[in-house]
Amino acid sequence: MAEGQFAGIIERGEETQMIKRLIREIQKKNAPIVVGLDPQMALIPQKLLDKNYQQYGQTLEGAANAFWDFNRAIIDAVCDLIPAVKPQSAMYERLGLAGEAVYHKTISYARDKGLLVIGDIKRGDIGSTSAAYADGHLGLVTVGEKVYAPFGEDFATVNPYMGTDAVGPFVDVCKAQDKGIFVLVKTSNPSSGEFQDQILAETGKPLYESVAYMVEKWGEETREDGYSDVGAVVGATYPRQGERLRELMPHTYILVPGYGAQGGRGFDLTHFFDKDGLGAIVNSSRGIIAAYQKDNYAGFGAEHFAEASRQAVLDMLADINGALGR
Ligand SMILES: O=C(O)c1cc(=O)[nH]c(=O)n1[C@@H]1O[C@H](COP(=O)(O)O)[C@@H](O)[C@H]1O
Repeated sequence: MAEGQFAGIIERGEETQMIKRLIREIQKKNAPIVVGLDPQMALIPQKLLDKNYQQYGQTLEGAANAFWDFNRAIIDAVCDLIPAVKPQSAMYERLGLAGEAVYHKTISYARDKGLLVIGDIKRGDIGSTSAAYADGHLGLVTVGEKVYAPFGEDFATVNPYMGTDAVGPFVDVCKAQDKGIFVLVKTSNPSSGEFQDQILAETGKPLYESVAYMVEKWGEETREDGYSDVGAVVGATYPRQGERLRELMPHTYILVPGYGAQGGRGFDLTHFFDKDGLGAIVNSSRGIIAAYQKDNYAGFGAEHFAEASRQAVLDMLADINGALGR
């Protein structure tokens, strides 16, 4: 193991593909879901904030340490139920260096608890810049005679709208380090259609279908059999498009955000999955981590926010597995 790389407790086993490790964990836990670790001040119980303000003052460091306490409690409460977490880097970047340090600590802690980590970084730039993002998040960086895995995620989300130059360096790192990516294809947000749904004169089809075609192509060299290490992001809020994209991308695992807080429900999602009940992993962030603020879970109270998150995971699993008939 390279120096600075996290130990993690998920064994590599026989698998040389990251996606196979994810599938193994999904099957082991019967849980095609991922919990998004997207902490924000308004979601953190006041007691946790106060405790950290007392220790660090009302500083970025105080806020970041409250995020850390929050994340750790949620990871502890749900890690036996789920295969992976997806920390959203923006929520940590908002707090500057102190936030970045907690992003890093969260990744390390989740991996030590046996979880795979999808770094939601949505990067993509000219080739040399993308290579730097890919090395920092998924790859290795050599300093003199030492080698480091700076952030150490297992997967990252990638924005492909600068083309192959933007995605290629991530694919190279996936091949070299057995890592994976999820490439934005049809996003969950209300205005995703402004550009993504534009019909191209050349194909007569929406732009996101061209991206889907490219995702299959980018994945080819990372594929042994079955799914490739290059996945796609398709929003739960667009079930009809999800069904079409499942057909168009037979070798592409789909990360499905938009469940819960954005309105996605289990019965909308069945067509994102393949005939074996694989092929998709559904994310919920606020719906899980801020469950204690919702009426259904109010009984837990802010003191027991992590238990409320656990119950919300169990309910999400029942909803999705129920819709899939298992
Ligand atoms: O790549 C993503 O994860 C993503 C893509 C997308 O199309 N829509 C989307 O909501 N996301 C992310 O998924 C998470 C959704 O959060 P909730 O709406 O709170 O469940 C956020 O971290 C978003 O940045």
